[in-house]
Amino acid sequence: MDTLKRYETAKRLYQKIGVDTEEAIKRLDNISLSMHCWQGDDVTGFDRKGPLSGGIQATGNYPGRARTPKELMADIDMALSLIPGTHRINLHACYAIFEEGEFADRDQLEPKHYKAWVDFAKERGLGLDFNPTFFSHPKAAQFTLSSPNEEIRKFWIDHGKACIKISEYYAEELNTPCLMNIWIPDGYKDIPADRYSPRERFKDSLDQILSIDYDKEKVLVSLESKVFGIGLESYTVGSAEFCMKYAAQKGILSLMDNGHYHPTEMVSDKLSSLLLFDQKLALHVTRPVRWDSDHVVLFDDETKEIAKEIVRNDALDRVMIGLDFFDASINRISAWILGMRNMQKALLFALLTPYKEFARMQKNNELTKLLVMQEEMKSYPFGDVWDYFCNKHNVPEKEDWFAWIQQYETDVLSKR
Ligand SMILES: C[C@H](O)[C@H](O)[C@@H](O)C(=O)CO
Ligand SMILES: [Mn+2]
Repeated sequence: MDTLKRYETAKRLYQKIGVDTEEAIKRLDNISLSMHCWQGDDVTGFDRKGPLSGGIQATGNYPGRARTPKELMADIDMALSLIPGTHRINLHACYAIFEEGEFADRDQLEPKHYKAWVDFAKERGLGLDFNPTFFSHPKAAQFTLSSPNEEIRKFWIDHGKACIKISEYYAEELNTPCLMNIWIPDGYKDIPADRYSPRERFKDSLDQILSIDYDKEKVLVSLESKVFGIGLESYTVGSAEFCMKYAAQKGILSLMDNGHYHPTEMVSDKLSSLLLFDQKLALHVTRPVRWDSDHVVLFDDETKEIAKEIVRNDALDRVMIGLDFFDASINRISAWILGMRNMQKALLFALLTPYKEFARMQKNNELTKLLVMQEEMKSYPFGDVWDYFCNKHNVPEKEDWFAWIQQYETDVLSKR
């Protein structure tokens, strides 16, 4: 059966339970995800040759890593051509692009070092998001914004300030607000004697960064917490409590990365609490396998549950959804496409759920019926609506996109 016929049958089945597939598709059309540039090159960046630090790891040695801005941009283009819809690109400061012979250290970065990215985004109608890079640098050996060394701390404060200005430049040039996310890896491997002072210094550093004059409509600053990192197992300065309290007090956004909590803690369960208090919040959707391993996002239970929370709380315009994973053991472009398409699938799955009716069942204590319906929904013809959505956006349906990647691997990646 062709895509349209399958879709028409699915549409009727969903209609019977009060779900309007046309409306769901229209809403999905308007959702832009922020695709992280760092999947394409194992978080290497262009400003330094050094190893990835900060307690994160990109493991694997699959051939074809993007080594230059030109290669990374070509790979992003390839990925976007196989993902339905229009999205955003999330850059890290370490992806600065310098002229031949030029160099600026992180505290000296300027908008001009990202002009090529702005041109890239403009030509494709994309928005840009941004992150200061507080790792993979000789001055980020253990501490950055919480450093007891005032010279080092100032260096990173200046980096944060520079990044706000760069974010403002993106927003102005591209006419869409830029989310600027702050994450620091600072912490201790073993039990510290003083947990308070590093957090006190971190707080002061953030205050200094945010004290600069910037347009808060254009630059949305967020703060990402973390429970532990590799080599930082006992204490992280930017803990969940610190970051949420700080964000609430200063009126910035909280960013939750679902790899940054204890294994039985679920970000899906946290969203409603934040939505009750915050106008906006941000997410890094990832897949932690036993630790913050940053595996490719799947169409799995937690991703679906996160999407459901966003949709049924009517928060699609309040939750900024970004992805954050970096798998170097598989074709990197496939990783992007899978992760992005899976997040979109999860959102579509949520949009195709009669959540108002389900909420009514919960309120009326019809809990058996609710469980039955939630389970039966799993075998509704969701895939037929997804295929129709892909078809409508002129991207391959089902696994057909993978043949394009295999060809690209033969023609381009294998020659790197
Ligand atoms: C590269 C990212 O900024 C980084 O992954 C951060 O967001 C994080 O999640 C660290 O664990
Ligand atoms: Mn993250």
